[in-house]
Amino acid sequence: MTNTQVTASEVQAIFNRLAPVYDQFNQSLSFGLHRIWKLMTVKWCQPKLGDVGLDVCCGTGDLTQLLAQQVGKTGKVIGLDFSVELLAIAQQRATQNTPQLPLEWIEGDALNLPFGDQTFDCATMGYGLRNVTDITQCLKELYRVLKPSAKVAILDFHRPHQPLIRSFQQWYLNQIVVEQAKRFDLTDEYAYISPSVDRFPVGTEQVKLGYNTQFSHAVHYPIAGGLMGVLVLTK
Ligand SMILES: C/C(=C\Cc1cc(O)c2ccccc2c1O)CCC[C@H](C)CCC[C@H](C)CCCC(C)C
Ligand SMILES: C[S@@+](CC[C@H](N)C(=O)[O-])C[C@H]1O[C@@H](n2cnc3c(N)ncnc32)[C@H](O)[C@@H]1O
Repeated sequence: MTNTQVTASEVQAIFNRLAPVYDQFNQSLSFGLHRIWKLMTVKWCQPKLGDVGLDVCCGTGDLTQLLAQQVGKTGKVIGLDFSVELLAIAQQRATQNTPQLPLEWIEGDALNLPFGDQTFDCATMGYGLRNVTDITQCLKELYRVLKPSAKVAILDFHRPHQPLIRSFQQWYLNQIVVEQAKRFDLTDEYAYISPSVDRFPVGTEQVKLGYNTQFSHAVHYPIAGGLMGVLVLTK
C-alpha cells in the first residue's frame, strides 16, 4: 500500500484480511490502552439513556458496545461497516458477551449512510475517518443523519507536534507493529497505518473541516501524548 491514496475496495480488502487478528493486535500493541481511548470517545459524544446511537466504521464493535452500554436497554445503537469479516466478529462477540444490549449491525458505506436525516442522538467513529476515501463526504453524511445539537466523537491516530513523540510513534508503527504483523503475513496491511497517519489532517485542520461541513461547534482533543486525537463535532 505504498501509493499516496488507496481505493475503498483496497481498504475493504485490508480489513477483511486482517479481521482474524484485528482485536488481539490492537489489545497487545496498545497494551490495552485503546479501550481507554475508546471510552473517552464515547463519553465525548454525550450519550443519554434511551438515545439512538450510531457507530460508523464499527469494525468488531468495540465502540458500538460501549455506546450501547451508555444508552441502555431503552436505547438502540447501530454499528455500520463495509467489512463483512469484521462485522461477523462484531455480531459474534455481541451475541456471546452482551446479548442484552440493543445492538444492530449493518453492512454499509460511511460515504452513503443508509439512514434518514436527523436519525441519531449521538454517534462515534473510531479509526475510521482516516480510512475513508473522502473525509468531507463522510463528515457531510454524519452531519445529515445527526439530530440538531447532537454530537459525533471521532477517534483516530494523530501525528504529534512534539518531534521526539512523533519519532517514537513512527518507530513504533514501522518497527514494532509491522514486525508483529510479519508473523501473520500481514506486513502490507499494517505498514499502511503510518503513511495513512501522515496523510490524515492534523487536529486544527480537522476542526476547520468540521466547521466547513456546517457543524456549529468543533474541537479536537489530542490524547495519549498526541499519539491519538478525538474530534468532537456538534450539529
Ligand atoms: C485501535 C488502534 C488502531 C486501530 C487500527 C487502525 C487502522 O487504521 C489500521 C489500519 C491497518 C491495520 C490495522 C489498523 C488498526 O489496528 C490503536 C492501537 C493499535 C495500534 C496498532 C498500536 C499503535 C499505538 C501507538 C502508535 C503507540 C502506542 C504506544 C504504547 C501505548 C506505549
Ligand atoms: C481501523 S478499523 C476501526 C474499527 C473500529 N471502529 C475500532 O475502533 O476498532 C477501520 C474500519 O473502517 C471501515 N471502513 C473504512 N472505510 C469504510 C467505508 N467507506 N464504509 C464503511 N466502513 C469503512 C473498515 O472496514 C474498518 O472496519
